[in-house]
Amino acid sequence: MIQLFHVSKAYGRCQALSDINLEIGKGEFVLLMGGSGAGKTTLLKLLFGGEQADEGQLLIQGQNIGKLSPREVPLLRRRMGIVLQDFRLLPKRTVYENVALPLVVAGASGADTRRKVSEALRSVGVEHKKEQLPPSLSAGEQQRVCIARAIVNSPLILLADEPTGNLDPHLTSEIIELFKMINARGTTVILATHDPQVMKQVNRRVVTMQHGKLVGDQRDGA
Ligand SMILES: Nc1ncnc2c1ncn2[C@@H]1O[C@H](COP(=O)(O)OP(=O)(O)OP(=O)(O)O)[C@@H](O)[C@H]1O
Repeated sequence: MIQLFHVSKAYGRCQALSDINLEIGKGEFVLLMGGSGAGKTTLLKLLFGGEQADEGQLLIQGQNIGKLSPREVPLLRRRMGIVLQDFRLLPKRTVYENVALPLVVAGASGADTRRKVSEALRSVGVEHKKEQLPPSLSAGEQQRVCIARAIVNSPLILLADEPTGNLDPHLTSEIIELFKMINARGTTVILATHDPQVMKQVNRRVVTMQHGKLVGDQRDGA
């Protein structure tokens, strides 16, 4: 599903990623662990086409995504859902409108959009909030809406960058259960975090990064 061969990326003099080799199979749940500056966000950005690698090859379903033209990037992103720490919901659009956005952009019909948005909101437990604006929701609810937005297009791959970074331990636990449920339905999940609570709860493959290098790859939890 995802293959990285000798991938490197620098920002000026900062070597954010050095010679990364990694293969992730369909349906896996992979935790990307590592301290601040380890390169986790950079790796996720390469996967969703937010940055380009300087060297090496990145394949998703056999397609080399290292050399996509700007027009091809949106097509790549339709196969992915992305969840970030800081939500990035549109504050003046309702929950429903926020979740519908990826479908509207992809040109889905009205009926299809309504059905998929309701299904996504229901599966993360916030369907009753659909007419509200994001700022009126709690942090945990906002992150649920982000997850609904990320899965509304039935992505093959769900990428998450510190999705529980703004949440207390109880909410963290609830959000991690949602990722596990989404993974159990067949979506490949790659979740970057430095939080040991998340690692303990997920208990799956852990890829560890340090100073831009891959320094550990442990299958099926610690
Ligand atoms: N746009 C940028 N310009 C310059 N340097 C950058 C840029 N983005 C990241 N870096 C540097 O690349 C290195 C890796 O950063 P990255 O954000 O990938 O790490 P991270 O593991 O996600 O860390 P954190 O958990 O703090 O977000 C860091 O040293 C960072 O300062």
